[in-house]
Amino acid sequence: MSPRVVLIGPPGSGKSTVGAALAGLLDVPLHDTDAAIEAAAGRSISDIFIEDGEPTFRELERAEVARAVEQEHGVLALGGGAPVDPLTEQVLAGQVVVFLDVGIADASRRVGFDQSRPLLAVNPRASWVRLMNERRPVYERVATHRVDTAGRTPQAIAEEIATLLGSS
Ligand SMILES: Nc1ncnc2c1ncn2[C@@H]1O[C@H](COP(=O)(O)OP(=O)(O)OP(=O)(O)O)[C@@H](O)[C@H]1O
Ligand SMILES: O=C(O)C1=C[C@@H](O)[C@@H](O)[C@H](O)C1
Ligand SMILES: [Mg+2]
Repeated sequence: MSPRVVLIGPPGSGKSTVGAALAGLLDVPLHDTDAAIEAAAGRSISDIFIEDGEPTFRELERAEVARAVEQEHGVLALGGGAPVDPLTEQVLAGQVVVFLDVGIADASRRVGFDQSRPLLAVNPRASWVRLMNERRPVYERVATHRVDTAGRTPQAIAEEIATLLGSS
């Protein structure tokens, strides 16, 4: 069993929010790897970063994405940095992967850059832009579809993806 669709994109692109709307439209479960990692660890991602370091988080994430791609059958929302891992990129090959594209203006409005995102804790806007510049080639390479989310509601974006999947 594998997911119907995998959502990737930077923080604030709406993977979790659009994922929930899309799961509702398709009547399938949403599985969010960030939430699964937090539930399994009994700690927030922010605490995992602080207490164990980013490399430990990335190992947990790599294992969780590989498990989810094997076992989940609904909408799979990944953490923002997940596709950057080369093994994860291999695991995603052959999946339907949608890149939720967004610019700094919309991401900033949506996220407000609170302290829950450890990589954006210092100079959040500049850090977001740097991450997005580094990752955009990866997101574009890994994705089978790209959807522009700027100025659109999660429901409208979910409907576009459902149409892409041929199920609406
Ligand atoms: N298309 C949208 N329009 C307006 N607000 C949105 C949209 N998509 C998401 N949001 C809001 O932006 C915030 C971040 O969304 P979400 O948590 O889904 O992003 P994410 O891509 O999962 O981020 P992360 O990588 O940090 O998990 C939420 O408050 C959500 O309600
Ligand atoms: O962009 C990133 O690297 C991250 C995004 C979040 O989804 C979490 O996976 C974590 O905060 C790291
Ligand atoms: Mg999320």
